[in-house]
Parts: sequence; structure tokens; C-alpha cells
Amino acid sequence: MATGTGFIELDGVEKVFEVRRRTGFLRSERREVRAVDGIGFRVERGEMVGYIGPNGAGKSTTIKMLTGILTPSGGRLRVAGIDPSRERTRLAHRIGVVFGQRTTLWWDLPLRDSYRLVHRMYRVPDARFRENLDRCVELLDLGALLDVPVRQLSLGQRMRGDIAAALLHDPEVLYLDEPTIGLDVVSKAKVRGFLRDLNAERGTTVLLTTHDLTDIEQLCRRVMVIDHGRLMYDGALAGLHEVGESERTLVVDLERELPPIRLESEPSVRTVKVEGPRQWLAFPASGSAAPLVARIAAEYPLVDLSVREPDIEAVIAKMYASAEAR
Ligand SMILES: Nc1ncnc2c1ncn2[C@@H]1O[C@H](COP(=O)(O)OP(=O)(O)OP(=O)(O)O)[C@@H](O)[C@H]1O
Repeated sequence: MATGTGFIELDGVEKVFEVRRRTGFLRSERREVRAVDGIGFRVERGEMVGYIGPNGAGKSTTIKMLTGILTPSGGRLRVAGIDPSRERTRLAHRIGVVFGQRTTLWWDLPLRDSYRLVHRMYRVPDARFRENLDRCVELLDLGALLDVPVRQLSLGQRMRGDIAAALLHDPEVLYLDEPTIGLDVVSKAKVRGFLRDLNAERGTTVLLTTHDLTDIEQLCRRVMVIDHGRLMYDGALAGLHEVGESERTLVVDLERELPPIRLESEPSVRTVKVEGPRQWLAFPASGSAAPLVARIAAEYPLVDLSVREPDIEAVIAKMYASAEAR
């Protein structure tokens, strides 16, 4: 494949929905919703990228355009060189999709039969199919579930079943929309481990939408943040801290209970919490803790302290909030 061109390419992609809103008896008003408002990015083959944003940001709409379910209202979009809405069937052979909120499996059929249907639908060569199925059954722990009708599976079991179904035809790219939603800690870990191996061993390109930032922290080196249909950030997860003007926290244990610490020489430091002899001080993540620690040690009866890194959830929440205010 030529370098420089992305495996997934979007340029100025838009999706506008027309919605009717009732304003009175027999009266309604037409309104445009710009779900995706001029988005551009490239994803290289083999990348694993997080695509995050608050509710209604336009994440699912983007994924639906990438699969060809929805046609963009404007802009240019290519996946593996294919225009998804024009050649949806051809593209379907090369992509896999998992929507965490609903299943693509047949509700009344045992998993095994759902997989047989996928086998036939995608005309996967027999040996290849068997190999892929065996691998998924082993790594996703599906052995005991193959003969259970989908409706009897727990959410975590069903999700693992869905992920397997999306991979039986060897897709080069996998879109995951909330793959860990509602799962317990053990199932989440299993799904994440599987996706990490899939990406590392098979080089499958993965675009992951989630509200669980641990998914992103554990799986994606790159993250894109979308809000109001626009791309707000595209880069390393660590870089979000700088954009989000995040703060680190100094947890200070004093000899005794004292009024909140105040440092005249450090105006950017705030005491955010006091609990007995323990105090929490927030300071800009871009700054160093050393001078701060020295000042506190000089002016207060210090017993112990530790520094906590900014919480990525808080950084992103702040970022969404500031976009809202603009
Ligand atoms: N078929 C549709 N008709 C009209 N409006 C729609 C349609 N689909 C989505 N929208 C609107 O487009 C915007 C983006 O929705 P989308 O589902 O893409 O967001 P999202 O980022 O996936 O949100 P969530 O995290 O809640 O799933 C929302 O305002 C939504 O109401």
C-alpha cells in the first residue's frame, strides 16, 4: 500500500439530518441537525484509534458513514480506497462492525448457527472460517456458549459473541461502538486483551468509540475527540492533559489538623480539600512539584506527601465543558 494515504480517509465530511419538530396542533417546524460538521482525519493501516466525545457528539453517525449505512451530506470519505455508501457490499467484506448497544446476531439461534450464517453470507473459505472460529472461541472463551441461543446469553457473553461474528470474515478494519458498555470488570479485561492481540498479531485497524476512558488508556495511542460534530483534538492521549489545562494533585499529610494551606509565593496552587491532617492541593500539570514541596516543608509541619497525576476523565470533562461554553 502506498504510504501517505490513509486506510481510512475523511475530508470535510458532513452529515445533516432534517428533523421535524411539532410546534403546535397541525404545525411543525423543520430544523437541521448538523450531526457531523466538517470532519477530516486519516487512519493508517494497523492503527488503533479512540474516537470519543459526549452524548450526541456525532460518533455513531461517523461510524455509520464509514460502514456505508449513511451517506454523507458533504465531503469525501474512503475506506480501503472504497466509497462506503456507493459500494457498501464490496466494503462489507473488508470491515467488521460491533455495536455494543445492539446485537448483529440472530436472537433465537444458538451462536454456532449465527456464525454459520456469517460463513455463508461472506462466502468465507471453509478452512479459513474454521481457523478464525477456533481462534475466537479460544481467545474469547466461547466454547461453552456455542449451543446457547443468543437471547439466553448475558450481556458480556453476547458481546464476546458479537465480536467473534464481526471477525470471522477476516476484516481489515474493525469499528467498535461501545464494545465494553455494561460489562463487568472481568469481561472488560477479556475484551480489551483480545482486541490488543488482534491489533498486534493481525494488524487489524481498529476505530473504537467508548465512554469508558480506560478502554482508550489501555488500547489506543491515539485519540480523537469530537464534539458538536467537529474534531476538537487528534493526538496522543497524554497530549490531552496539556490541551485540557489539567492539574496534578499534591496530597499532603501534616502533623496535625490545620487551616487550609496558603502559599503566598505560589498563586496558582489551590487547596481543594481538607480532611483532618490531610490536605489536597491542586497545581498546574505543566509545572514542577519540587519548589512547591520545598515551600510547604519550610512553612508547615510536614509528615508525608505524594503527587497524583491528573485524572483523564476530569481532563476530558473539562474539555467538553469549555467547548460547551464557547
Ligand atoms: N437519524 C437521525 N435523525 C435525526 N437526527 C439524528 C439522527 N441520528 C443522529 N441524529 C442526531 O445527530 C447528533 C449526533 O448523534 P450521534 O448518534 O452520532 O451521537 P453520538 O456521539 O454517537 O452520541 P452517543 O454517545 O449518545 O451515542 C445528535 O444530535 C442526534 O440527535
